[in-house]
Amino acid sequence: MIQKFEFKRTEIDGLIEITPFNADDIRGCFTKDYSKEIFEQNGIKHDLQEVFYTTSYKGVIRALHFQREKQQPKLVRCIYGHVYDVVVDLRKNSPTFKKYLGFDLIGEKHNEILVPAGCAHGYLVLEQSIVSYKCSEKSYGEYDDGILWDDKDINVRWPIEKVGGKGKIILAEKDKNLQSFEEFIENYGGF
Ligand SMILES: Cc1cn([C@H]2C[C@H](O)[C@@H](COP(=O)(O)OP(=O)(O)O[C@H]3O[C@@H](C)C(=O)[C@@H](O)[C@H]3O)O2)c(=O)[nH]c1=O
Repeated sequence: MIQKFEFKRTEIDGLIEITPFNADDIRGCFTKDYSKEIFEQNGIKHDLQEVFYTTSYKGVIRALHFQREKQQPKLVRCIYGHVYDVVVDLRKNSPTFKKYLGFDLIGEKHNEILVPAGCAHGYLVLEQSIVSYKCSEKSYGEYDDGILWDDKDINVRWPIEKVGGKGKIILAEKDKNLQSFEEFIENYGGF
């Protein structure tokens, strides 16, 4: 079966859910998840600067991250496994400011999302997973920042019951010490 690229705009401006090109055959499958030309034909400018991958155990939460300066648009795909992926709009003039959308990114489905600048991003790992990032801005460690995954104002409904509950969540020390949304507003007033 052949699946062509499909681009689905979401309620959050610039956040796009993408079904990539995929061809299955008796050997397995061939997937093309980025094409500068096809993206541009669909009105999306995304010039790659860097690509990286994270491998995570079930129960890991990496969230909710952004760069304070030089925000990093990123095309995110779970290439193996299954994650519940969350994007939060932090652009103060956006009609969806403070809203989040969640997506099941599943290796076997090949689906991916384009996260625009000005949004925080993170995910809960539902099965051991590898996630790829194709970024149109460089990573700058000095601007690395984020908001707590369980912030009360953003109130993401993480499906933690699927990993055995809160006691099973694996968090990096740095992610336990992130600011709240309220502190983010005090510090930056939004993007
Ligand atoms: C992102 C990045 C990390 N690193 C280093 C820093 C650290 O020692 C190690 C792991 O990085 P982190 O702990 O920041 O990785 P992680 O917490 O997985 O950060 C990622 O989270 C998801 C949700 C995102 O959206 C990404 O943009 C990114 O923020 O790799 C680089 O050297 N270059 C890079 O480009």
